[in-house]
Amino acid sequence: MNWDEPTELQGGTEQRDRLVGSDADGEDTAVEAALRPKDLGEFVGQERVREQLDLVLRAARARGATADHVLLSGAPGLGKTTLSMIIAAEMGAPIRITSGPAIQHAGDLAAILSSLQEGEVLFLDEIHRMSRPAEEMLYMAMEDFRVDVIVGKGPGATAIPLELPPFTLVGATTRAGLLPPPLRDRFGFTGHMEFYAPGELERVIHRSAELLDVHIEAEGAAEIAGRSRGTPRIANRLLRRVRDYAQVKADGVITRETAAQALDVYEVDGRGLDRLDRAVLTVLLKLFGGGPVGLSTLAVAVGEERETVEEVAEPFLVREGLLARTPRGRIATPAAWTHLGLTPPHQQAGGTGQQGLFGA
Ligand SMILES: Nc1ncnc2c1ncn2[C@@H]1O[C@H](COP(=O)(O)OP(=O)(O)OP(=O)(O)O)[C@@H](O)[C@H]1O
Repeated sequence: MNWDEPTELQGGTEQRDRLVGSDADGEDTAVEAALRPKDLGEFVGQERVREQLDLVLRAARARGATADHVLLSGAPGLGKTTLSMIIAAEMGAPIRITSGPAIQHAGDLAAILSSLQEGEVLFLDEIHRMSRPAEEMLYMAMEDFRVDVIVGKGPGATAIPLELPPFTLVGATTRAGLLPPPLRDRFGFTGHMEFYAPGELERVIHRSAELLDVHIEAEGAAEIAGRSRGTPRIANRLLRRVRDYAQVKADGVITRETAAQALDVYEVDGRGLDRLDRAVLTVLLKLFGGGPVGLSTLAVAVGEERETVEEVAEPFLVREGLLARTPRGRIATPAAWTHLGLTPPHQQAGGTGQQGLFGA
């Protein structure tokens, strides 16, 4: 990808054609179905959510009841869709998948709800992006398994109550804080998905490699895991690119060297930063001495839109402790200098730089 060309933001926060973007691209969607764990036992990591969910589902099964509504929050690609499918499988129930943006009118939701079977799991991705009328209809549906369908308009409009079969709503959101409290309160269980530790990602990679029939050494998996930004979707995507490289340039076996060489070719560095991330840091360090610098200035210097820098590059740089957002602008942390192999100005002869900011 050429970062000099204007880029279009998709899905509001991520570019889908970025190798380290955490939203699903077309190829991911095709391959992900084959790589999804089918039950809680196969689901790697997220110990707390898994354990709590296991109890909720076992108890519901023992009572012969439909499971309580479940809210899953966390960044894209951490396994929310996968978990919703596992919930349906563990309950022996069918699953219907839709998303907040797809439900713009209350009528859209009424149509879905009224066609659910008893016990069915309704997965509502990006639940925070549903329209307000649909959201209000959902309150009653979740609590009383009933909706009021409005027929007609104006003074002659009448509400016809419609009974619904008991169902389990699994809502997924990247922004739990954006959910109105009345909606949040109607979930019986909320699971917060964390980023994965490198060891957990290694297990995801080994499992996927086996399913894709790829030979990978432990150190190769560790190399990919370290560059996967704590996200299984990215780990699986990098694995596929490294597999291509190993097939063409080596004997098909993924070793630490092959993985590192391949990911260098794809410009994903040892810590998972890609070209855009590094461009932001390089400009911040080399042109502005580590900051503080305003977002707009930084974006112009990188040759990118403000939103691209703010929503695509910054969240990961902040999470990695390489960049900080301050009221005075963006500043690089000492770790950023080290990562790019540069010397902070206060360590250079006669430099001043960030001494006051980081006290080092
Ligand atoms: N815990 C896990 N163990 C193994 N594989 C996982 C795990 N979590 C996610 N994956 C894999 O990562 C990919 C993305 O997962 P999934 O689609 O469930 O993420 P998501 O959180 O729903 O993302 P989005 O919010 O973008 O829809 C899938 O291929 C899935 O197999």
